[in-house]
Amino acid sequence: MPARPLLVLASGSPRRLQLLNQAGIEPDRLLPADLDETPQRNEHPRSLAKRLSKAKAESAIATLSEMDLGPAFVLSADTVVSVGRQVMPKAELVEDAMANLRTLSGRTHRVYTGVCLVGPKGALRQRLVETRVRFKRLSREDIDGYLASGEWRGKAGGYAIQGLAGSFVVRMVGSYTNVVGLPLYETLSLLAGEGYDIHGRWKAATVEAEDA
Ligand SMILES: Cc1cn([C@H]2C[C@H](O)[C@@H](COP(=O)(O)OP(=O)(O)OP(=O)(O)O)O2)c(=O)[nH]c1=O
Repeated sequence: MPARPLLVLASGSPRRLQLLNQAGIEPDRLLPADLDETPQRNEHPRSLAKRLSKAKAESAIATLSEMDLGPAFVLSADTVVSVGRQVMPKAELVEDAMANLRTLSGRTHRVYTGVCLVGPKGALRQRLVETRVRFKRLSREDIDGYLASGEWRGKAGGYAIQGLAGSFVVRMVGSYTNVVGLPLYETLSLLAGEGYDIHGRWKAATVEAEDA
């Protein structure tokens, strides 16, 4: 019997790996891409998320072609937070995080995740998922405390809904897993559409759990 194609997650994000694991899927390899994520002039946040998710998959495929591992599913994603057309930068410095939190305070913003899957035969499929999130008005103490926590580091928009900032959310419309970085419903439907045996993986996981 030919070996089943590998599943490669083209990501260095621990959140994306956790989300996939939550859905019962264990990638065989992680191949993070190192890309320039700067938006192009007048690029809509939605287009940016789509473009970068595709670029991450393509970068992983270029690396894979040098590794001779046989056919593979390659999955990637990119998350962008925006207020209107304005992209909130990924927070690397405390100043970025503070500016982001001040902008998001008391307002509704959008979180877009582009998901890209390249199947073992080379077919490329994409999804773009949007979630609307409204934050409460943040007090000075909220912002200072949150900055001190460090949870903003490396996160799109300078916050992580799965942590302390979950308490800032007044209202959310759309997928929660999309905000964390990988919309599970859309990701699993992409995988299933390309013939990835999701339920076979679940059954294998159940047997392992029973044996434990
Ligand atoms: C808004 C939000 C983002 N994030 C994270 C998810 C992503 O890791 C990050 C968005 O940046 P991305 O550029 O999408 O991803 P990344 O560089 O961290 O990982 P990779 O490109 O290797 O896949 O922000 C949260 O964890 N929680 C949130 O609530």
